[in-house]
This record gives sequence, structure tokens and C-alpha cells, in this order.
Amino acid sequence: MEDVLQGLNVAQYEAVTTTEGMVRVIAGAGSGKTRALSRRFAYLVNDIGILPGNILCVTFTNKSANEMRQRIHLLTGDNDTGYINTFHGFCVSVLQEDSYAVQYPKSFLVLDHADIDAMLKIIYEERGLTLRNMTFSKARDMIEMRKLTKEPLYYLDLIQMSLEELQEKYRTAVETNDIIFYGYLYQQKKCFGLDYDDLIIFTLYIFEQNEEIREKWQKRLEYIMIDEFQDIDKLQYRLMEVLCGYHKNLFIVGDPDQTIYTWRGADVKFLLDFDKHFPSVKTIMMMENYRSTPEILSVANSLIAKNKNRMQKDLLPTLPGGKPVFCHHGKTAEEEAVWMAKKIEELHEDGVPYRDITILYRAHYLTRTVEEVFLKEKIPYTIYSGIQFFGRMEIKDALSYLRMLAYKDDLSFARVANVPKRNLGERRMAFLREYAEQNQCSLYDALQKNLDHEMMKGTKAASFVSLIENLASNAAERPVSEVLSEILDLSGYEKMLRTEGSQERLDNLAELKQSVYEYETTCGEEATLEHYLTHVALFTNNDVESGKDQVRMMTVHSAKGLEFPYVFLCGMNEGIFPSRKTNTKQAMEEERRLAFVAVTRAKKGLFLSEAEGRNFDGSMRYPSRFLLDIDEKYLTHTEPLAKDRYAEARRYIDGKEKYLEEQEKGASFISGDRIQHPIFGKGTILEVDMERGAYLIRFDKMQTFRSISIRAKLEKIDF
Ligand SMILES: Nc1ncnc2c1ncn2[C@@H]1O[C@H](COP(=O)(O)OP(=O)(O)OP(=O)(O)O)[C@@H](O)[C@H]1O
Repeated sequence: MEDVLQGLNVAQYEAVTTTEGMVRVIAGAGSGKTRALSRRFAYLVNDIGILPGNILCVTFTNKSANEMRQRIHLLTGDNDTGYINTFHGFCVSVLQEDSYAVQYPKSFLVLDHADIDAMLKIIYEERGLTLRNMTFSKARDMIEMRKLTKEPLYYLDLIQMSLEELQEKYRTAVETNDIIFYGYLYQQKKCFGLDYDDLIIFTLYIFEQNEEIREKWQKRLEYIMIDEFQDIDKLQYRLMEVLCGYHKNLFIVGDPDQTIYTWRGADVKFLLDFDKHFPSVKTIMMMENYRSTPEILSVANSLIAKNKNRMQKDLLPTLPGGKPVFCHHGKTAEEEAVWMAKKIEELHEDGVPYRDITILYRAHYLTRTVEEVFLKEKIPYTIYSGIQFFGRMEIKDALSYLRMLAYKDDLSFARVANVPKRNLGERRMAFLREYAEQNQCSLYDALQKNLDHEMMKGTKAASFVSLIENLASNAAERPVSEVLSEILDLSGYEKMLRTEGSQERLDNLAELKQSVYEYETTCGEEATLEHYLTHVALFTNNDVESGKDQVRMMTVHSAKGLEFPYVFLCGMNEGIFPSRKTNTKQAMEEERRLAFVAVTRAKKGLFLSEAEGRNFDGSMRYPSRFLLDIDEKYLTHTEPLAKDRYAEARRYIDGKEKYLEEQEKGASFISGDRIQHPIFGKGTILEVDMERGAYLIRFDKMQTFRSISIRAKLEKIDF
């Protein structure tokens, strides 16, 4: 086993070996946070003798959790890698062990977007709503907002109300929002489904209500480490406080310059003010960058320095000098893409594999032009996201088949019973729904009980039931990958895709099988079918890696935490990056941090580009202020600068900044903040509507909400 302390710099060494008490690491991009974290884990296990099962290591994504597990497995040689997970994933583990405390079965379902949409579909049909009333995505947002701010005690409905009571609440709801909200809670309770927010809220509730369970977890987690702490939100912070309450060994690491999830409730203050809440904390700074060339770092430092609201710190280079950072101006978006294609071909001819090259952008729609050019130039590429891998039809179908084996739940049944066709169309489904409703049973039970019914004549219902029963009988003891292959084969699902000639879908299924296999070999904990299913709902697109030699394309958000030898950051125009939706100064600083995250992903080469043209709203496209932020001496322009265009851009940007300045006056709160109003008293900010210059506030003493101007005298309060 290698020496875990070897090859660490002074700050990293300190971070790894200071194991007791509260430790905060403020680290720069590429300064080896991940390295420090994994070595610290290994140090605790190898050198101190802590059992991995007593360590919790929280990462931001599943992908980083997987990578961390692999690293730790290599470093400790131990198959048990403890709790290495996202907050959500960790909560799944808690609930799998202790959900009985809220009368939920171990086999609760973790709901993802597609599941929620399937539930919404049922509600819309039952109550005659259409997408004109509200789109699914708006409905999902509304539900989330309502759970987090307007109705934070909603979980008591789920936990304490009977199914009938909830159904009644749904039946008697009149307003669209109420119908959707209570309909959703009812659907959730019906299948014991929990969405991402519920996972944390339920866990917190159990910890608050049940001292025994709380103490068990507190005592079990002797050491807690949290990565990407700059993006932690209020609920996660509360969970952290509870978890470290007994041993008080907490190690947090983050980079305030990489906070990019404020819009989802992240608050960098938790990192910056950590010493105020925990005065005994020891702070370690890690600023030496091991990832990028000094040229790239100069660009990054120069860019982020323009943020006013930040802790002053510069990334220090450790690598030798490399190539200059190029900046290209295209007459059109197409010309910009042609330039990228040309540069990529040059790199490729110099021996750089395509997979070492990544194209980053602010928004997905930018790929269209790039794709058209790449197709023409025959440059192989793959897009991360777009439709999320785990949201694709064939992947959802395959997972629903697996879920049928474990839970036989209605959502999965509705998805796969007639795919491939078994003659179980709408009419027969309606019959089953009615039977299930009357007899208070699941759709699958309804089918099983009615196999001989007149209605089921001429269908393949019986063979479907025997397939599920046969495979379900021993699925729990077999490797998930094996069960998956078998069910895709025996159900005729793969055959259906082959007949349709859907090669891409078949490839995706192959990818899924591979990812299940990888999960089995790295998960450390027991990789049972139920385990896999409860965790898979948390997976995202980035969790599936393609081994092919292709240029990768992804949004900057999904590049968080990753590094690539060559990065092309395209669409660097006002209205794109920063996005045209950026309406506050804080949001603008967040956009700049996002640009900083983008440029600090690059190891050897960085290529920036922008193009003339018009935005969706018809406005002129100017070069991004972020390009203008970077000191000229650090950029090599591929052609002489069009001075006039830059001057015009400067004028435009100055005007916009001034506008933000005006807007800013008074808008000092974010949604979720508690405030005191001189007349209405205490309340909670629900929304900040910058266009109207108003907050939507729920006052504690009022039945309905009020829109209050951002200029009104409000004071922030704690409770
Ligand atoms: N002491 C060191 N000596 C040599 N290389 C190192 C050292 N520490 C880290 N590195 C290398 O530097 C690169 C960046 O490290 P890592 O990914 O851990 O950074 P990070 O701080 O997590 O980055 P970010 O926050 O930007 O995602 C990696 O390639 C890593 O192997």
C-alpha cells in the first residue's frame, strides 16, 4: 500500500493529518482538494485504524462519489469504503435503515423527474387540467418551492395523514396549485415515493423526533468530511450540524470562488462564516494549483478578481509554462464553430486524442451550430445531457422492469406492462385502474387477480405475470447486472428495439448494463437490487462515462469538479454568458464564478471564442464582459481586435451595470430569508421578482401573500 502522506504539499499535509475537531479548508481551483480528501480518508483508516464504516464523506455528485470510492479502495485496499455519498445518497442509506420511524417501508421509491411527471399526468387527467394550466416543469418547480418555503410542514401530511385523508384533501382542492400539490402528495404517499427534497427533510425529521436513531448515527459517524462546501444549502447544513453533534470531528473543504448553485439555495456564507458558528475551527488555505499552466491561471485570476464580493486570493502556479490562451472572434456563430473544428483537427493531428478535448458552454442551445459543423467535418463528439441519460425512454423502461421485480409499483407497471406490446392498451388499463381503486390494491395485483377475466382474453398478460414472478423470486440474491440482462432479453424489450432498428437505444442499454456492473464492483456496500434502485434515481447523466474517442460537449455546470486537458469555451457573448436572465449584481458575480469554473477546468490548453449576431430578443451580440475582464496581456487574439466593437460593447456593459446597480438598491434578501417588516411583522421571503422590483412575502400573521417593494424597510432576522 502506498504511503498516503507522500507527495503532499505543506497545506495538504496539514489538512490530511489534522483529524480531530473542526477543520475548514479554503482551497483554490485545482489545488488538490479531492486529493487531500481521499488521502485524509485513507490516513484515518490506514494510519489511525478508524473503520471505514465510521466515516462519512459527502461529495457533490454521484460521479465524484464513485471516483472517491475507487481512489479510497486503491489507497486502503479495503472493500468497505464507508459512507461516501452525496447528501441525498446518504439520506437514502439512513432511510433504508430507519424509515420505519415514519412508518415508511424499506422499499420506498426515490422519485426522479420522470416519475414526478408520470404522477402529474395522472393528476391532470383526473382533474381535467391541461398544460395550459401549468407545464409539468412549472408544476415541479411550484411543488418544490411550496415544500421548501410556503408549506414547510407538508411532510407531516405525508407522515401523519392516512391515504384516505390525503385523498380527501386532494379531492376537495379547488385552486390549480392546490390540486397539483395535494394530488402529488397523495400520489407520493400511495407508492411511498420520496423526491430529493423529501429525502433530507424526512431524515432530519427522524433525527429530530427519535433520539435513539439520531444518537446511533451521530455515534457511528466518528469523522465527517464534506467536499464542495461552498454550495451547501440550508437543509444540508442543518443535517451536517446534527450529524457531527457527538464526535464533533468535521472537515469541510470548499472554494468560495466556485459557488455556482445560489439559484438552488446554496449559500457561500456557510463556508465563509463557519468560524463564527464554530469558533474552534482551524482554517487551512490551499492555493497552489497543480492542474493548469501559468497562462491559464493568469486568465482565471484576472477574471475572478473583478468580483467585488469575494475573499482576495490568487491561484499560484506550480506547473511550467505552456501555450498561450487563444481568443477568437467569429463573424457568425457558424464561423466560430468552424474555427473550433479547425483548432481541434490541428490538436488531433499533433497526437491529442479527441477525448482529451472538451467544449464548454453556458446553455445547451449553443450546441446546434457546433454540431452541424462537426458533423460536416466528421469530428466525433458526444453531448453530456440534453436529455439526461437516466431520463431516456429506454433507460427508464429498463429500470422500470427492474423496479417491477422489487416493488411491483403502479408507476413501473404503467410504463412497461404494454412495452413491448402485450395487447394491454388503454381500455384494459382503465379496467385495471378501476379494479385497483375499488379493491385498494396495486395495478399489478389487479392484473394478477383478473388473468382469467373476459377482459384479458387475447392478451399476453399471463406471460407477463409469470415473467415477473419467476424473476422476482430470486432477484434479490443475484447480481443486478445479471438480472437486468435477463429481463431485457426475456421480456422481449431488446428484441423490440432491434426490430425497430434503434441502435442508439440498444447502445444506451449496453451503457446502462456497464454502469450497473461498475456500481456493483465499486459500491462497497451491499449491491442488492433494492439498493441499486434506491440509489439510481439520484444518478445523473454525468455518471455514465463513454470510453469512445470523442470530443465531449457539456454545460459549465456539469463540468464542475472535472478537469480536461483542452477546453474550448464558446459563446462568450453578452446575453449568452452572462446569461440574459442575469438581473442582479449577485447573480452577475455568480455568472463570473461560473466562467471562472469553466476556465479552471483546463489543464494544458484554453480556447475562448465569441461571435457576432443577434440574440433571441433581437439585441446585438457583444463580446462577453468576462472577456473584457481579462487583462489583455494574457490573451492571444487570433486576429487584430475590432476596437470599435469592443468600445461599443464596453458602453453597453457599463449601461447594464448601472441598471443592475439601481436595481440592487434594497434587494438584499434572497428567497427563504426571514425578515421583519415595520408594520406587518415577521415573514419569509418566497420569491424575489427583480423585474417588478418586489419580494413575494408570506407574513406569519397573514393568510395570503403580499408583494412588497424592494425599497420597503425590511430587516433580516434569524427566526
Ligand atoms: N501535491 C500535489 N502534487 C502534484 N499534483 C497534485 C498535487 N495535488 C493535486 N495534484 C493534481 O492536481 C490536479 C487537481 O487536483 P484536484 O482535482 O484534487 O483539485 P480540486 O481542488 O479538487 O479542483 P477543483 O476544485 O478545481 O475541481 C489533479 O490532477 C491532481 O492529481
